Amino acid sequence: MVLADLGSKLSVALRKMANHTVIDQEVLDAMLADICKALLQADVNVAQVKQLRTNVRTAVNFDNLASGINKRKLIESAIMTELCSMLDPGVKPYEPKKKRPNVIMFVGLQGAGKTTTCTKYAHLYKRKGWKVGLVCADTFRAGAFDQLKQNATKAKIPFYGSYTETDPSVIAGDGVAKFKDEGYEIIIVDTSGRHRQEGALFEEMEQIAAATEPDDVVFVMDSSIGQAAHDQARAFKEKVKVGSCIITKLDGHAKGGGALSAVAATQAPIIHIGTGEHIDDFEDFEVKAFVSRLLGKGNIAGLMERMKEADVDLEGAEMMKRLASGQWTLRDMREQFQAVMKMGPLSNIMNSFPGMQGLDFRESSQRIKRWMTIMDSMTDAELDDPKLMSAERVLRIARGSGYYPSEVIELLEQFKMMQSTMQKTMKKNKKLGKQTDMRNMDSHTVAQMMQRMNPQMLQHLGGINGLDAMMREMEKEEKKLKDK
Ligand SMILES: Nc1nc2c(ncn2[C@@H]2O[C@H](COP(=O)(O)OP(=O)(O)OP(=O)(O)O)[C@@H](O)[C@H]2O)c(=O)[nH]1
Repeated sequence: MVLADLGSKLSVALRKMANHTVIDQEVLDAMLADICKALLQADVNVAQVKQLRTNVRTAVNFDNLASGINKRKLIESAIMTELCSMLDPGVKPYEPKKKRPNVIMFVGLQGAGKTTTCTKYAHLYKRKGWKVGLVCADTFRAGAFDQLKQNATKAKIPFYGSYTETDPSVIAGDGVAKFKDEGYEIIIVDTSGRHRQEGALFEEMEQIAAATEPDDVVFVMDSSIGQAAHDQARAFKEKVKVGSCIITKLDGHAKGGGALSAVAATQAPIIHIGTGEHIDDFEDFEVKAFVSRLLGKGNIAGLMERMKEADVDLEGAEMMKRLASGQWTLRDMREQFQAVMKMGPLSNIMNSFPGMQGLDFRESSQRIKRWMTIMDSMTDAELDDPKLMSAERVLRIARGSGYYPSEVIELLEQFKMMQSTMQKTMKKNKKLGKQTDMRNMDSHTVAQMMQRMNPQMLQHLGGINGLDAMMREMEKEEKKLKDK
């Protein structure tokens, strides 16, 4: 990920404070110098970096500090506040409303990733149960309609466009009217881009906006454009009512800071970030969680909220009941996987853990998807009674799912491992009189499962100790959620 480098430099700078027994102005200045250097190297706007330094110095005034105050914590929180305010224009983004049409117009330069982002955005809302349609109002780039059509068809999203009409505002107006008539809730209008901010592009954007009266205008910006991002963002903002931003290609090798800091020029909040070419490579953007991740802190609170939203049975009350009576089956495992997948791409989930940023979970996601497909080829009896599994059945399931028998066996092994680790934990906890859930499995058991998902995971978490700390943090957050 683009910002992994910036993130690690920032957290190294903060961690350096631990080497000093006394935190004074000299230590603060040295740390600020490292932080500012890292931000500038990541293309963050110079004026904003200067502002950050001044504000942190003001917030941490050593002459007026009460005795006994934890200076390290104070400095960390001042940096966090400043990084957040840099990315937060203090305006709430438009929130689409259910059971009425919400017209969302996408704008941006050519190649910024508008068309791809429109489909990702559509897919996200479709997954949440909204009725979504896509309108292609790009008549400038040959093949734009075909691209949108192809993306939309793949994601099973209705689309509207024309090969013959040359006026994009007519297509946009007609498409929006059609989807409105048909009761669509999210109507996305993809507009054309140009290589530069030129008059023709802006004129066309204004005409499309007039024809569609969008509820929100989303400015799509490529994260690799560096310092130029600031002027580009401002130029768009001056011409159309940009209400929110999406930064794309944060998975690439560019530095990313330019686009992120350009948000200040639009005074419009970032709502999502694009982290790859695939439709699921799309993440919600929440400033505090993003900065926490950047500083290597993870976002356990956000993760717990998402688990709750997706109805993930964390305590596994039902599952544990079945397990206790020796009934934990492949069907239960499939349900658990399904619940996790409902929370979004695995990389988004795993990146919420402290220390997990920058790991590639694509392979783990693919493995889980593969297992789900394999389980779809099993009969009800097999799902409910894994003991039925025989060589002939494995061959039939492999043929039915289109995978190799070795892959079916890999799934069965994973199932056995999960079943036996859970049963062991159950027994141990029963002895101790504790209730069993995912979080009071011992760290070694969870570590074993994590290693299976992605061998680098444990190392990134800081070994068993890091895992212990993460489990404790999850417990705390869940308690907070329950107390709410
Ligand atoms: N790696 C990566 N590639 C992306 C991302 N978003 C878009 N792309 C790629 O960027 C290229 C341009 O994307 P498009 O969606 O065609 O760009 P556009 O802004 O619609 O372009 P015009 O229609 O010409 O204005 C494509 O190859 C996309 O696959 C992203 O988040 N990460």
